[in-house]
Formats: sequence, C-alpha cells, structure tokens
Amino acid sequence: MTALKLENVQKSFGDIHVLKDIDLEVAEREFIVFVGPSGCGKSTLLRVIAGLEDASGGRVMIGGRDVTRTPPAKRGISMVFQSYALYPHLDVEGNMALGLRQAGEERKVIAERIATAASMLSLEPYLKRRPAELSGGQRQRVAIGRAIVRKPDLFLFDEPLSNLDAALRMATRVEIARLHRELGACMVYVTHDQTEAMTLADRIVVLRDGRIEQVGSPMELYNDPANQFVAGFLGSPSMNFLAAGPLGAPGEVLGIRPEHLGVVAQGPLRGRISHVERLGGDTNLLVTTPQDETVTVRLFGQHDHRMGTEIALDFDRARALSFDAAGKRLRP
Ligand SMILES: Nc1ncnc2c1ncn2[C@@H]1O[C@H](COP(=O)(O)OP(=O)(O)OP(=O)(O)O)[C@@H](O)[C@H]1O
Repeated sequence: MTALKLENVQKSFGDIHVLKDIDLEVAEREFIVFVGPSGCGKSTLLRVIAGLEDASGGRVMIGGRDVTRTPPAKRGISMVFQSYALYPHLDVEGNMALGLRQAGEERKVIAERIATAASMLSLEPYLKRRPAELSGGQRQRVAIGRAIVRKPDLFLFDEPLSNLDAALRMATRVEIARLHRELGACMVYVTHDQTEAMTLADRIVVLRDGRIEQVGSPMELYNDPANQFVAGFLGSPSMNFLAAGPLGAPGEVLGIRPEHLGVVAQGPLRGRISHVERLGGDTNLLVTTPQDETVTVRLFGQHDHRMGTEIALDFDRARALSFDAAGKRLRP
C-alpha cells in the first residue's frame, strides 16, 4: 500500500510560487529523504505533508486517505523538528506522554509505550529530568521518543541532526536507521546533509527551485544522475565538471568524480597542485589546469604530493558522464 501520495502539490506564499507540480508516491516502510539547496522548498513540502501549511493546490494522501484539508493532529503523523520543540516545564516522561494524554489514551497504555520508546532510545535514566538538564543529543532522542509513542502512520523529520556535533550526528544517524528497521514505519526526512541522505534513504528526492529534479535510490542518483545539477549535488568532494575540449564534442561538459581520477606519468589532463588536503584515510588534491579549471582528485590513503608540483592525471572513461551546455545528461 502507498503510505504517502502527493498529487500535483503546489504552494505559494503571496506571489512566490515555492512548490511546483510535486508528484510523489511513497511506499509503506520506505525511508524517503528530501535534499536540495537552501530555499528549494524542502521544509515547506514537509510542512504541507504535516498540515502545518495548507497546500495551494493538489492533494496530499496519507495511508490512502485524502488529508489535504485535515488538521495536523488528525493526519496520523509525528514530526521531529531541528529545534526539538520540547516543553521546558515537563520532564522527559511528561514530554513523551503529553500527546497521548491529550488524545485520551489510557494511563497503562501510555506507560507501556513510554517504557518501550525509552528502552529503544536508552532514555530510561533520564525520564525524570527536564530538557534543560539534558545534552542536545539526549533532547533530540526525547523528541524522537515523543514521535514514536504516538505510533504514527508516517514519521516526518525536519533536519533533526543539524544542531548536533559531528560525532553525535553520526551516532544519532545510525540510531535513526536502526529505529526505522525496528519500527518498520514510513519515514520522510529533510536534510541539506548529503551524507545523511545517502546513508539513510531508500530513495532520495532531489529538489531544486520548488520542483523535483530526480527521484531514485542513493546509488542510482550517484551513478546515473539525470542532469548536471543532481550529479553535482551528491558526492563529497563534488563531481568535477570540465569543458570536454579534445575529450568530447564542442560545448559538452565532462563530469568526472574525484575518486575516478588518478595521478599518472603521462595522461590526458595536466596541471599544478594548488592545494592538498590530508584527511588521514584519504588525500584530496586540488589541481589547476592550464585552462584555469580546478580539478579535485581523491586518492585513497596517504600520499606525499606537494603543492606547486606539476602532475598528469588520467580518469576512468567508462565512469565519466557527459552533459550538454544546459546541464542535461548526454547518454552514449
Ligand atoms: N511563511 C513564509 N512566507 C513567505 N515565504 C516563505 C515562507 N516559508 C518559506 N518561504 C520561502 O519559501 C522558499 C522555500 O523555503 P523552505 O524553508 O521550504 O526551503 P528549504 O529548502 O527548507 O531551505 P533550508 O535548507 O534553508 O531550510 C524560500 O524562498 C523561503 O523564503
């Protein structure tokens, strides 16, 4: 069954048309991630699904039910925000219980659900603490716990990890992936962090300027992007885009991922190393060509390349992509 269906969804704020012709079907148990540059409409789309914003046109269906005009509390969703949105005067237990109490759920059921969620999220030692007495990571776990106890048909996450430091972000990311497996629920997740998108998503929806550019599994989008925008958006460091010159037809752009380039004695590309990033596990070289293009090369492991050195590069032709001048993918 379809957990979520968006049909021709539109959203305008006054004259500004923020979401344009959004069509999407999400299956039960699917983890869907919306990505795209700042201002592309990711959060607005999530808020339209939640009912926190009204769609200006189109339909929102959750679990086969048309909820386009249904208030948020009656949509069968739970939302987790970047800001946690916890009640400061309530302890952890109180924060998790509130929604259920308001819905008139029995005490025993509430206690059971809180115990289960607290165990899943290792929150048992903190149930009597208030949000101010918790770390950022613990607060976010409480916000996730509050979403879980409601047993929603659909979980919505709006950049839930953005306020956490890098190590905690990774730990919580792994935890969210585990919760998704254990709960078997449908999750829709907004992020601008492409690592989160790549590691969590069953399918990624790439948005640009209020429209869907491409929908696919992380590896489909990475290996077979429909256009230069998607190719450049996923991958870190980003794909190199070079004027194809002698390597292709006039006007064509060649897309080469940094890990598909290598340093050779003689090769089709030459340049001077303008910067070296030593990451321990990887070494990134920034190479400036005579045409003043910068090429990023990602080498596995540690290398003693020096800034200012002239080097030659070769690349895996089978994995290079071609685009026309408008950024459309050219397929052989
Ligand atoms: N209440 C509002 N009134 C007017 N314009 C709005 C409103 N909310 C959002 N917008 C505009 O809609 C566009 C999309 O905003 P949205 O927050 O959905 O983007 P986003 O992709 O989530 O960006 P970010 O990654 O920066 O959070 C932006 O141009 C924003 O200025």
